[in-house]
Parts: sequence; C-alpha cells; structure tokens
Amino acid sequence: MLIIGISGGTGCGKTTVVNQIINELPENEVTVLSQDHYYKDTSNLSYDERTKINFDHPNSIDFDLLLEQLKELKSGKTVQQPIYSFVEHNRTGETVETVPRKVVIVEGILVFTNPALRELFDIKIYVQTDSDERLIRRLKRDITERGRDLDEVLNRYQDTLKPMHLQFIEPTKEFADIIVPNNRYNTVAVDIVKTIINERLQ
Ligand SMILES: Nc1ncnc2c1ncn2[C@@H]1O[C@H](COP(=O)(O)OP(=O)(O)O)[C@@H](O)[C@H]1O
Ligand SMILES: Nc1ccn([C@@H]2O[C@H](COP(=O)(O)O)[C@@H](O)[C@H]2O)c(=O)n1
Repeated sequence: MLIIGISGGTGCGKTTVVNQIINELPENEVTVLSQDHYYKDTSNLSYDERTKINFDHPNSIDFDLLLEQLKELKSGKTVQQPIYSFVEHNRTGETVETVPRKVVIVEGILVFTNPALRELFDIKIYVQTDSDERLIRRLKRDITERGRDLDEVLNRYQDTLKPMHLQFIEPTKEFADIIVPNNRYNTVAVDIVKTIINERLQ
C-alpha cells in the first residue's frame, strides 16, 4: 500500500487534485481519507457555540481517530469513516465504509502538522495557490455548497483562517516532497504525480 498525504490551504484545490489523480489511475485503486470528516464530534455544544469553533487550528481535528483508521487500512481492515456536515458544523452520525486499496490518499489543510501522521506518508504533496485565489474559491464554494454568506466567510477568513494558515499550514510546506502550483489547473503536475505513483507501486 502507498500512502499519500496531500495538504495546502483551504481552497487551494486539494480535493480537485485528488479527483484528478483518481481519474488517472485504474478504477478501485484509490481510497481517500479526508481530514474534513475528522473534525471532532461537538454534539455537546449548541449550534451557536459550534459556529465559534476555530476550525483551522489543529486542536479541532480528531487526529487520534484519523491515525487509528489509517493504521487499520494499512493492516488491511475496512473502516467506517465519519461523515461531517459543514452546514451543521458537526458529524452527521452516519459513516461511510472505506476499504483498503493499493493507494490511500489522506488530504486536508492540517495533515502535515501531525508528526505521527507525517511518518505514515510515503509521499507528501503540498498544493500551492495564492491566498487571493484561495479566498475567491472559498467564497464561491462556501456560499454555494456550505450554506454560508459573504460576511461569514470574510469574518472567518480574517479572524481565524488567515492567522492559522500562516501559523500552522504554510510552514508545513517544508515537509513536502512535491509542491504542485495550482493557480491554474495543472495537468502536467498531475501527470508527474501519476508517474511517480505507478513507479512506487511496482
Ligand atoms: N486550478 C483551479 N482553477 C480554478 N478553480 C479551481 C482550481 N482548483 C480547484 N478549483 C475550484 O476551487 C474550489 C475549491 O477547490 P477544492 O478542490 O475544493 O479545494 P480544497 O479541497 O483545497 O479546499 C472548488 O470549487 C474547485 O472547483
Ligand atoms: N464546520 C466547519 C468546519 C471547517 N470549516 C472550514 O473548512 C476548511 C477546510 O476545508 P477545505 O475543504 O477548504 O480544505 C477550513 O479552512 C475551515 O475553516 C468550516 O468553514 N466549517
């Protein structure tokens, strides 16, 4: 099994790059663990309290569960990945059955901040996109897909997202084996990643 970590700031295009990699590889060869599904369970808090959580700080992530499930996949076991709702700011209580495959991708803004997780990655990829471009993408996505409005996204950007990006995410670029520039769709980089994956699988 080849375990690939993919990180980079919000809106940089991690999910898009993951989907491009999946499309380039044979069907059923890739399993994805998304850090977004491992936000801590906060059912003990009210909705208003949940909106105030700093979702860009490593403490918001249940790294214990993410690590445990990644290790289980590595040992050939199927896991139940939690499903998260960005509208409710909480886990839905449902899970998705996730099977071990030749390639396991773990993607998320904070996955390179955790040393134990970093140790498990055979290849670390950082997707690099300018912050203005990321903010524009984030605004469009959060308004159309995550039930947010302009003020919510901009306030979160100023209050937590930008400072956390500079403190925790950007510095983890130094751990990357490959940096993918993604201000534009970058099919050349995806081709290179595909070639490396195929070489490592032989
Ligand atoms: N290279 C790109 N050029 C333009 N839009 C992009 C590009 N990559 C991703 N997007 C768009 O930006 C938004 C955020 O991308 P996404 O892959 O969800 O980022 P992330 O997973 O890093 O938050 C999505 O709407 C996606 O379609
Ligand atoms: N309830 C939540 C949880 C997280 N976020 C934001 O999601 C971003 C990470 O996801 P990407 O897919 O964009 O990498 C992160 O920046 C959090 O601020 C949220 O808005 N609400």
